[in-house]
Amino acid sequence: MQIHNLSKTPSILNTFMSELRDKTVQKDSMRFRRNIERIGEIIAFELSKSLQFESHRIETPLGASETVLHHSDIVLCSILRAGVPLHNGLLNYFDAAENAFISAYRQHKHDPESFEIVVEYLACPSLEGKTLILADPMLATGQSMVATFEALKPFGTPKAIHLVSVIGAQPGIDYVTKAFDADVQLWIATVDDELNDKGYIIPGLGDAGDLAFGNKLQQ
Ligand SMILES: O=P(O)(O)OC[C@H]1O[C@H](OP(=O)(O)OP(=O)(O)O)[C@H](O)[C@@H]1O
Ligand SMILES: O=c1cc[nH]c(=O)[nH]1
Ligand SMILES: [Mg+2]
Repeated sequence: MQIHNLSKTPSILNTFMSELRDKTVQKDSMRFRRNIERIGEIIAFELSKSLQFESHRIETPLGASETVLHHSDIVLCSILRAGVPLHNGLLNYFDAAENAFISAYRQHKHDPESFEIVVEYLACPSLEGKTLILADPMLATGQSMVATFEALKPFGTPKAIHLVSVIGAQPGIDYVTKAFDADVQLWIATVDDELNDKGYIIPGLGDAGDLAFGNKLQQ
């Protein structure tokens, strides 16, 4: 897997990231969602440089302009529920994309430290020969990303796969690297070193779904 860690080059992205992490600023859920969306927009721009482009001739009112435009074969798939603001940010730029949504949540059966990923809702167009962008803001253990990809397999074989995330933990990135082919690309805003015993990214930002949409009752 090819990893593009955008934090390696300091940019305005750091401002949005620090607001997501800051335990006071992140309480403003509208700002929290918008910052994830803004990071989605930045990643969309960076990722777009790796797409296939072809020549187009555009007629202006006064003449003709030659330019290159990317193929519109993108399927944007996000993992509910924290994936929604990231999806919106990517879709702001890839506005012609087809869209897929999948639910994945951690089900704690016996104790708070062990869980399995449950995939339930899935709405997806054909992926055959398309460019799949699979987005989830948090890549912690990596199990949601891998379980989601397994669930998408009956929908066809994409010609290219891009994973998009905001914060990853190194153990989760190692897990995902083993599960995906070498030509899959991961676009990630930053990477933290570790997970705690509940599978949360340290220092991370806390629970992205709850910060974006409010607390939920545990199932
Ligand atoms: O890499 P993993 O260990 O699988 O963890 C990451 C997952 O955890 C979060 O979702 P969560 O299950 O909290 O659901 P939510 O989006 O509904 O809050 C996050 O959005 C990822 O989907
Ligand atoms: O740190 C984490 C890990 C999983 N899900 C989150 O929202 N945060
Ligand atoms: Mg989830």
